[in-house]
Amino acid sequence: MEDQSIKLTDLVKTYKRHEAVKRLNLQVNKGELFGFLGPNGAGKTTTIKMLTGLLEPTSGSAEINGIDIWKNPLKAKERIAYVPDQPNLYPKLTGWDYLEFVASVFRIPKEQFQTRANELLKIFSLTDQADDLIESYSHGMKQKIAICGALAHEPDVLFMDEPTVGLDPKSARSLKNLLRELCDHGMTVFLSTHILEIAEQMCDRVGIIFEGDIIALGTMDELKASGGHTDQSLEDIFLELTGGEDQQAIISEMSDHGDAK
Ligand SMILES: Nc1ncnc2c1ncn2[C@@H]1O[C@H](COP(=O)(O)OP(=O)(O)OP(=O)(O)O)[C@@H](O)[C@H]1O
Repeated sequence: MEDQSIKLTDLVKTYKRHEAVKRLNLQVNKGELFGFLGPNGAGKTTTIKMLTGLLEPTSGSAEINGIDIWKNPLKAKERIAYVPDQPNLYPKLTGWDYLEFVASVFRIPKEQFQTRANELLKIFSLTDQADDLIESYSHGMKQKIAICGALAHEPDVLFMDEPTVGLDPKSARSLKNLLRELCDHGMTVFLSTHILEIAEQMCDRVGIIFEGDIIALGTMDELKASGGHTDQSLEDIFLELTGGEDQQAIISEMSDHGDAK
């Protein structure tokens, strides 16, 4: 179907003998804001790296707008952007130089770039620091300039790993509003997060990955309905599905033992 932006077919990644991602099948439609959730080590980053052409799948395929990113990487990569949780930036460039560098890679016309870059810097309150070296930026500022760089070339599909970690509440709100607006205009977002509230508030659909398998997929309403408890929060559903509730019981038991001493 032509409105599928991201398509994973039987996608597998095995590290030595450990199957980190097990035959994932998933489609994300154009304009969707998709949240990819899972506990530590579930396979989120491994999946995102396969989808962005950074890690070769053991088998299966990953397509962006119908283009296999491993068979036709340049064509697929023109249409995507990726913001990792620890962005790898050039410390000796200023924020503006970095954005210009991104613009040159994607051959964005100068005027178009300048308008876009200024808008993005303003949204993330970075205008006054645009001429400072990136090495002087705080973690959150680095995160924000990486997001500006990712959005500079107006990608069709944006991948983000833990996008709001390190951002102050104002910047996190700006990012949420911006992503929503960009998706409403047709961009597709695939984000991984541990912050379930963010997924609950922002995402059109979420997928929960556990031990390399997608164990739940749907809108918030669908996930709640599948559990049979419409008053459950995403956190309740997540803990129930990923076994976190058992751990909670052990923690409570340990603290009870502590009290008894
Ligand atoms: N380079 C690697 N070599 C061997 N095993 C790896 C490698 N990278 C990841 N793994 C393993 O693959 C599994 C999935 O890891 P991955 O980083 O994709 O998880 P994640 O869901 O992103 O976790 P987190 O939320 O902690 O970032 C884990 O068991 C991890 O130990």
